[in-house]
Amino acid sequence: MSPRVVLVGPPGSGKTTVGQLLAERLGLAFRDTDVDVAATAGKTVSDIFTQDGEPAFRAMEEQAVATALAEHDGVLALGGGAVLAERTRKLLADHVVAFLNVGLAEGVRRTGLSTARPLLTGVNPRATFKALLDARLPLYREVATLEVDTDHREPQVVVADVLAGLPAR
Ligand SMILES: Nc1ncnc2c1ncn2[C@@H]1O[C@H](COP(=O)(O)OP(=O)(O)OP(=O)(O)O)[C@@H](O)[C@H]1O
Ligand SMILES: O=C(O)C1=C[C@@H](O)[C@@H](O)[C@H](O)C1
Ligand SMILES: [Mg+2]
Repeated sequence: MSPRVVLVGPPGSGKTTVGQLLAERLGLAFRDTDVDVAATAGKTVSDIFTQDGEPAFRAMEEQAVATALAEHDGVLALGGGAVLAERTRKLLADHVVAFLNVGLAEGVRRTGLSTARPLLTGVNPRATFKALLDARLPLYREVATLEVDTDHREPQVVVADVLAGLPAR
């Protein structure tokens, strides 16, 4: 069993939003590894970061991703930093992976609407977001079989692009 498509990308790229719409269009279940980690830990992702630290979160995330890749046959959204784990990147080599890209300005604007992103709550979210994009863009591209721009594009338009890029089944 394998997810029909795995979504990766920076915070605010729309993995959750687009993933839910995409799953509806495909008539498949949607799963999000951030939700899985929070359920396993019994607390929010923000609380895991604050109380247990980022390394603890990353270890839980790596396990949650491996489990979901093995179990889920619908649409799977990974956490924004999941590709940092080498094991995860290796596992993704066997899957259909869509990279939802978002530019710096739009990413900062979208994530600024929420306080639920522990990595982006510091004094300079723009600088943090830029550093995150610089470090991760090569990793998203390494695992992706398809890249879709989301800047100034409605979620439904992004969904249509992902659908058009999926291999026939
Ligand atoms: N294509 C889009 N156009 C405009 N707004 C969008 C688009 N995609 C997502 N958004 C908005 O951006 C915000 C973040 O989206 P979402 O939570 O889906 O991102 P995410 O990639 O799942 O982030 P995270 O990695 O933090 O889980 C939400 O308010 C959502 O409505
Ligand atoms: O980009 C990141 O590193 C993160 C993104 C979110 O999906 C969560 O997994 C968490 O807030 C960390
Ligand atoms: Mg999300």
